[in-house]
Amino acid sequence: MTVSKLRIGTRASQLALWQANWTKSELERRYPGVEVELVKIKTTGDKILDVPLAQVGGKGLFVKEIEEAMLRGEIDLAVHSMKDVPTEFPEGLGLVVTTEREDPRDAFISDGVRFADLRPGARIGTSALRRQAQLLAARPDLEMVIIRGNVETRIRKLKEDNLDAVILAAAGLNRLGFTDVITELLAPDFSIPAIGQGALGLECRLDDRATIEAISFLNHAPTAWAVTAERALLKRCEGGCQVPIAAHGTISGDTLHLVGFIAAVDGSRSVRDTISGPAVEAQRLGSELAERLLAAGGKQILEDVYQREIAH
Ligand SMILES: NCc1[nH]cc(CCC(=O)O)c1CC(=O)O
Repeated sequence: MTVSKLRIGTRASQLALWQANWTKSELERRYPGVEVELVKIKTTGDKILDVPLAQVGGKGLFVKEIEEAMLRGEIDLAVHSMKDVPTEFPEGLGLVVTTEREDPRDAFISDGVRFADLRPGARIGTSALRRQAQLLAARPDLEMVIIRGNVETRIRKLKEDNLDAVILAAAGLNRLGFTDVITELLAPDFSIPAIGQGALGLECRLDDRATIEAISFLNHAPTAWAVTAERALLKRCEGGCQVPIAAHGTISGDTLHLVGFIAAVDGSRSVRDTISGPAVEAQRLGSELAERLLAAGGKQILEDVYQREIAH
């Protein structure tokens, strides 16, 4: 291993800093003599806080500025939440590591009421069209309220915005020590997680052999296969980080099981299917499941959401 220093690019949110510091600690433990430094970078997604992300548009809202710093040689690797990483990378950059997944489930936070016992017309805070679509499919009477901001801000909005519940990723809550505010963990087959939810992605320059060699030990192959299949499905559906598409892969032995879901934002129409096969064929399995979902009505649903055609 020939690096003497590694500069990690990260957003400055509490969760992003926790994830970057975890990576720093793992690298320092593995390479005691190497200097590891965090470089905080503000992204578009961090600057625009008063607008639902689906209205901001564009891709890479939480990664673009970090990738630009990497291309300028100012950082050596970036630590991202995989769910925030677009399916395509700028020329010369790529995903080298997918870390072992934290709990991928969505967490339901209320004053003690469970989802099944919510009052008619209950007000639910979430920042994800995916969560909104799945909950409305089950309970069309719910009032979905878009909430933005970091993890702590969104927990606070339960009281501040007089909501009956808020939905966040368990992974972010667990990492930041907020596990005890969780009322209920939603079953992954009821609220299918976001593509890549719970996994971290380490991105670097593809010609930087020394950095690639230094960080590869952090890759967790089963999570990498699952996330590869999920992202292949998202790519074929031409989705970004704010679309009503969900997919979740699990590995048992050498077999990958993938569930995929496409829905109208109000949950009124949806298609869901599963596929299983060799984990090493993750990319093909994800693309194949996407084709099945699109053919089963998903193409029309997404064209209505995108207001444009999806390629055949
Ligand atoms: N941009 C939101 C975001 N990106 C990653 C996580 C959670 C951590 C993870 O999925 O690894 C969250 C918070 C949430 O969805 O509640």
